[in-house]
Amino acid sequence: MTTQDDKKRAAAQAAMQFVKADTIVGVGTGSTVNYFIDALAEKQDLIKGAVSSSEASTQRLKNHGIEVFDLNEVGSFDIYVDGADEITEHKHMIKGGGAALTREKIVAAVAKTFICIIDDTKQVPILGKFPLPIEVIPLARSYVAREIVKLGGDPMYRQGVVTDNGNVIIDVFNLDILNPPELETTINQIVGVVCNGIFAHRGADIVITGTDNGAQISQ
Ligand SMILES: O=C[C@H](O)[C@H](O)[C@H](O)COP(=O)(O)O
Repeated sequence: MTTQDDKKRAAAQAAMQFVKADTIVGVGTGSTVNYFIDALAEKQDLIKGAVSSSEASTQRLKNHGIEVFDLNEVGSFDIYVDGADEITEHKHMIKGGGAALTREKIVAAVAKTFICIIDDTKQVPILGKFPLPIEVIPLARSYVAREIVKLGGDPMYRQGVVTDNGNVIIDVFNLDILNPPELETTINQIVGVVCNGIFAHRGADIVITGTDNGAQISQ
């Protein structure tokens, strides 16, 4: 039987075909990306190094001996490989289940190509079943939550979580996200919001899905 972990691993290993020699690779965060980091480690002599979207991924890359560059030290680079919590056929995503959304969105913005690696449970017709993570300045937590209620969502403070940037996470339940780019913009305009987990203005370019029949690539 193919497990969810087998599917994540298959998607991550398939992403290696897009890694070019002598380049810097953008690396996301999460359990699927961890398989990608492990695959990258086996070919680390091929690449210059990585830019990372979280302290957790940085640590895993360094443990493998892969050099991690500061994003400010590098120009643009070819690929950013990351997972998702949900993705539609339009390649719009919800991300941030692991609280890394802000740095992920920044690193993704710099990359030429966003390669999303998922198992097939992440495919959805409409975003919103997975609660939408929003990174918020701590002082603004209650205010942002009240503004989210006005938009029709049910906000819940993610207790005990502090992001790599020193902020907090609000998860928003019960949203049917019919127009992801519009809601992404609307939420970003609430004062105190650092970033929200809708990745629609910069969606994925290539999606690699682990399935019962191996990895399938859509571009
Ligand atoms: O903040 C976390 C990231 O957005 C992850 O890429 C996302 O949560 C998917 O993680 P996983 O591969 O563990 O399901």
